[in-house]
Amino acid sequence: MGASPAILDPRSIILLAGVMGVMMALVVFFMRRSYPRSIQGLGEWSRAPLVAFVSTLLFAARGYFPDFLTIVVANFVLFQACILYYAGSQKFLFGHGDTRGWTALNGMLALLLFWFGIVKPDFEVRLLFVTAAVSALFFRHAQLYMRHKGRVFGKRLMTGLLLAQALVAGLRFVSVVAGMAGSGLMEGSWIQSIYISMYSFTVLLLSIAVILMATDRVHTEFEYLATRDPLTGALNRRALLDACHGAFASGERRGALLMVDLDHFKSINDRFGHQMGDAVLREAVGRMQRAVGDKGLLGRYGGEEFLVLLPDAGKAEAMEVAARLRQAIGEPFPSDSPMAAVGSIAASIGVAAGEDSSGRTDIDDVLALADAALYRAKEMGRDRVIAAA
Ligand SMILES: Nc1nc2c(ncn2[C@@H]2O[C@H](COP(=O)(O)OP(=O)(O)OP(=O)(O)O)[C@@H](O)[C@H]2O)c(=O)[nH]1
Repeated sequence: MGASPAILDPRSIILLAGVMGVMMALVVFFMRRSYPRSIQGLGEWSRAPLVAFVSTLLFAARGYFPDFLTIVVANFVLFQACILYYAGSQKFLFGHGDTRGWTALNGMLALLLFWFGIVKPDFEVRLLFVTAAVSALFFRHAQLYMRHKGRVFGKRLMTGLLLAQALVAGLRFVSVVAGMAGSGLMEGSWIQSIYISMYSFTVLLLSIAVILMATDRVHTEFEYLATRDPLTGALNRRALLDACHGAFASGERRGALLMVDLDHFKSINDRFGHQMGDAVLREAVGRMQRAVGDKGLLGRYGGEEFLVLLPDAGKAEAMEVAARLRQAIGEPFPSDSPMAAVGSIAASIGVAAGEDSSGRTDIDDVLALADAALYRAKEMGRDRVIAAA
């Protein structure tokens, strides 16, 4: 073996990495079965450590099995495992991916390794090619996460690991250029030990990062489902009322509520069918969301009735927003829209602000005031904005 004493025996590290990989693959595999199908990438991520395990068996057999298997095939399989991790990330982040370019590169790498492993064996040149390819793939992989917004811990761990792996492979490349390649894979030098140990940690920590990211995604999806109206995507009644309670919790006199009710909605269902009614509801919500913008929150209060919370608005600003909402809802449907036959719709809006409330502001007070104002708007002929008395 090498001149310096073995710090860690590379063969043991390699096997240990493989076994850890298999355990993590099992964890991810079973986790995948209980996760919704919308969480993509788990299939690739559970296969990747298994593929890496096959490569570790081949690497560990260096000196026992033919070089073709322990050099050419082992490296090919290991790089395929790295590509699978990358494919998992592409699917997880974007829902689709393409790794054909990397697989083609792996094919070329295999040819080079065949030449410099079997025909004209040269450990240094092999190491140069392998470390360059690994470093490039891990860096590209890290870039996916660096470009994808999100401050979740799992994503940060993933980015850090990928960059660290790219860096270690890059440094190993530099060490070869600097004439410190060493004599072979199983050499126990510190530089080779670090290079190989990094793989073991990466296999383990990558799976942990994957589990953290997937769990966070499930949490976000469930939270979304629990707070949204499934038809329109607006907040549901409970989520909006929670927000209202928060906004008016401390007797706050700032803030306003708009109670919006679409006019004669029943006749749309009666004339054009329930599906058309659903489409009109979705369109109305889209228009309201755009009109409210980031000034407030829109929720479906029930049927064709919606509630808008403007936490920072006074009465005057709330009246302006209500006028904009009414106008946006009343815009005729374009002639090429599926709702063109409906022509246009209208809405009645009741507006109440914290300042309207007598004494200490209470959400129930403001709601009752907005509801009463809406009732008056309907009574006065609909298609109008009425402020609480
Ligand atoms: N298509 C569809 N219709 C709904 C939905 N939720 C409630 N509705 C309908 O909305 C209509 C509400 O009718 P009404 O309460 O009489 O009110 P309106 O016809 O809008 O009349 P005014 O409010 O008095 O102007 C009913 O026909 C409900 O069936 C929904 O999710 N989809």
